[in-house]
Amino acid sequence: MEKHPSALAAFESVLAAAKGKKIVMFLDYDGTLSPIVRDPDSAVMSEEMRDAVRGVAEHFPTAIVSGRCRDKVFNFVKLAELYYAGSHGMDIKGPTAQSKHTKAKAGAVLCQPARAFLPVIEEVYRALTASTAPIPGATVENNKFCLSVHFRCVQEEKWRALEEQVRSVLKEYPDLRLTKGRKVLEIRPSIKWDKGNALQFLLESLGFAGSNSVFPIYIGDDSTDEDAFKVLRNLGQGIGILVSKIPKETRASYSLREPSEVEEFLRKLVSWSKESRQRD
Ligand SMILES: O=P(O)(O)OC[C@H]1O[C@H](O[C@H]2O[C@H](CO)[C@@H](O)[C@H](O)[C@H]2O)[C@H](O)[C@@H](O)[C@@H]1O
Repeated sequence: MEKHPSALAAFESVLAAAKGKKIVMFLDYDGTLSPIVRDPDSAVMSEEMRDAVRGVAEHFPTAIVSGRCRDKVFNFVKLAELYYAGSHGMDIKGPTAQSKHTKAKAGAVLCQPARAFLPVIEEVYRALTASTAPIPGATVENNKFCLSVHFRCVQEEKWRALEEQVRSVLKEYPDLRLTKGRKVLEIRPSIKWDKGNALQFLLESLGFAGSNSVFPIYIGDDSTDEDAFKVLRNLGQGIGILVSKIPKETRASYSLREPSEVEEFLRKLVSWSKESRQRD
């Protein structure tokens, strides 16, 4: 991790870079706030992590940016004061509770750039569920504007057959594209919209378009989070933090090893913010 030092060990450098700027926090869900588990429906978040995220949201505007469908990730996180960007950022909603960080109407849906794809996603969900059924352990998750075909519980010898099956269904749908995550094949509309666009959209919604006084921090563990890390690099603002135990090619600047370190980082940020409020 030489090139991507620990965000905990380098905490003072992070603070120095953020000095005098408004922090905006972006958090991926699976593998970042909750540990990776075999059953996607059991990827719950601990009470301690919820408490840490709640603390962060009291101090900084905070968004969850996930590949999951928005309702599902909300049901895991259960914090009404956050922004939620589900379906890899293709479904963005503001806080449902009144929040001091937004002037928008509570709970307003802010952006759904792939609305036109809803019927086709439903159709492909049914087709993939049927065509992957003979492969033991394969499951298809409907994430509203995108789909996930999970193979964590599939025997390794069957992975190739599963991918071929998925690709053969997708041949009929040239407007959809396939990307790969952590033991998951992700199918989504071929529109130019990803977690990076969601990050930019949220910064604009919060009134930070073209501002030099904002410091976005994006924490994520998966390949789709790289789109957000790239946006931060291009903007030359804020930092990306990759959650990984092993060194990886990434556009993030820092790393954290696992969700427990994410929690520690969030708590340190809150303590620092409380102390600086007392000093001011
Ligand atoms: O953007 P994210 O919030 O990280 O979502 C990416 C995918 O996360 C989930 O799958 C991953 O986590 C599961 C639970 O730990 C694990 O079983 C699976 O193998 C991982 O790929 C989610 O279920 C997918 O729909 C998301 O696309």
